Amino acid sequence: MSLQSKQHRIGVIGGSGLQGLQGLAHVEHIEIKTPYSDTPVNITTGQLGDVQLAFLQRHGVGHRVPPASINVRANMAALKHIGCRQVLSLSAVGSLDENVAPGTFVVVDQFIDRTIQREKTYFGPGLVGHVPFGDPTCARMRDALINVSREKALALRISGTYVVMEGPQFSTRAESNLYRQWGGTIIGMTGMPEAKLAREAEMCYAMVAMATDYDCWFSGELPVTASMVSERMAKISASANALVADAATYLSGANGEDCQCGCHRALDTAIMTAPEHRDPEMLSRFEFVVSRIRQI
Ligand SMILES: CSC[C@H]1O[C@H](OP(=O)(O)O)[C@H](O)[C@@H]1O
Ligand SMILES: Nc1ncnc2[nH]cnc12
Repeated sequence: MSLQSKQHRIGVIGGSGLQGLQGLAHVEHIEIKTPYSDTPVNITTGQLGDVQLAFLQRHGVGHRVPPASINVRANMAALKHIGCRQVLSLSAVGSLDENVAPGTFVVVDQFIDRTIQREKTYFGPGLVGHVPFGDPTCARMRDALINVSREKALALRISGTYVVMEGPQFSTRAESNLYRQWGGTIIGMTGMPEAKLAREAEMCYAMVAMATDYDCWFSGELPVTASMVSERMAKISASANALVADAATYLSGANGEDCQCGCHRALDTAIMTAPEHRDPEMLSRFEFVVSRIRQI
């Protein structure tokens, strides 16, 4: 990698709703090889005003990768490796709350992780660690997103709990009602393990969830279908793109500074394994993501 590619960037992860970013200058398509995958991670880099962005499409070009097969470890490792210190993630979600109508943007502040078959950590045998996760998204990024969304007069919910289901099938009505009782605001398939791995990678992470449907619990509303999600997203993707552009500009002001909530120092208190017992192979893989790992 050239030195230039190590400059500070804002990472943006697009999903069903955002296939690419409009208005980028100096666009480059790069492939990043990581220790967490045999295949490289495809990232589009570019400049929006003075801001360096790195865009990653989590389902791949043409939406080929289903939620449970996304190699999130490789994706987050690649973003961190090329200099992303803040990651803004977008997700199309179902609403579990009557007052969160389709078209609403939700700044996620909590998750309930119901996924079961995904690689969720950079730690493991030979390098045991536990990062704090009571507040899974970055408060500094959330504030910025709320301010920008208000300026743009978007239909906005400033907090919400995202239930992450395994999929790929949508929920049953009984499940949907259960998640409502649990206090879920919205439901999707991709918020985890992104947020967990961002924390382990010491990056700030925030998610804007865009409600596309009422899942299947709301009598009188049609139960969700994939076509419904695509149609709704087509209507709001321009707003999503504009939100990302303004938020990136806003966030870039502080991109070089560690955030107050501790995202950039999450490993300070995490590692349990005694230094002399740490597995060299695990350390060397982790070093790709967090270059200071051997100093902790
Ligand atoms: C197309 S409906 C289900 C699909 O949409 C959401 O994708 P993303 O989070 O990447 O925007 C949802 O999480 C599912 O993956
Ligand atoms: N109702 C829903 N359930 C899961 N993922 C979704 N993505 C968009 N709508 C969804």
